[in-house]
Amino acid sequence: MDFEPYIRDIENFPKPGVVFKDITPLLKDAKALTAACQTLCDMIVKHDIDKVVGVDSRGFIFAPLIASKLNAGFVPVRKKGKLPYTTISESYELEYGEDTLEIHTDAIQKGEKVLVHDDVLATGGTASAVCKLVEKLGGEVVQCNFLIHLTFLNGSNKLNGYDIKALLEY
Ligand SMILES: O=P(O)(O)OC[C@H]1O[C@H](OP(=O)(O)OP(=O)(O)O)[C@H](O)[C@@H]1O
Ligand SMILES: Nc1ncnc2[nH]cnc12
Repeated sequence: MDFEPYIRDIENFPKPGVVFKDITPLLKDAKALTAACQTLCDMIVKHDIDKVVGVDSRGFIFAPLIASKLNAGFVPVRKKGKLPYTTISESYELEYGEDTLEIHTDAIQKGEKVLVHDDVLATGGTASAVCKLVEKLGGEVVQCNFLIHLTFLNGSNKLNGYDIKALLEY
């Protein structure tokens, strides 16, 4: 399925100069939503995934769906101050700002195989911080998968050595 017609460009959001990739047209279409989820799962070569890590907040849309299909657990990585139990954190820069991400210290066991999922790979700051959090807990990042990879922002440079997959590249 061609997912491109379901992605809407919004210019100057959330800041001047940014072209925001809006995935809500894809989400509201039943066929596109189901096909996108299936294709994200099909891109995973190794199917022995223990945990799917989704990134606050748009990463939470598909990550639990993927986890359920793979019989894996879902782990939320959240923006600072949102997780209730003991956490570790990583600060990072993204296309239009900076922030801190956190994960629960008991979310991943040593040696577990982890799929990192988010909707968009832009500058790679977010995904790189998530990989660091997973590895600090002893997890192995098997793949980072995204709906959209904005290749012109060179995010893959921050994810050297990781298997990066996306439904759409711009
Ligand atoms: O590759 P990067 O430059 O780091 O950018 C990618 C990140 O930016 C967006 O999240 P955002 O922080 O806007 O939060 P949201 O999901 O809550 O909208 C997107 O969902 C990714 O998580
Ligand atoms: N251009 C963009 N569109 C949507 N999400 C993003 N996250 C970072 N950059 C983005």
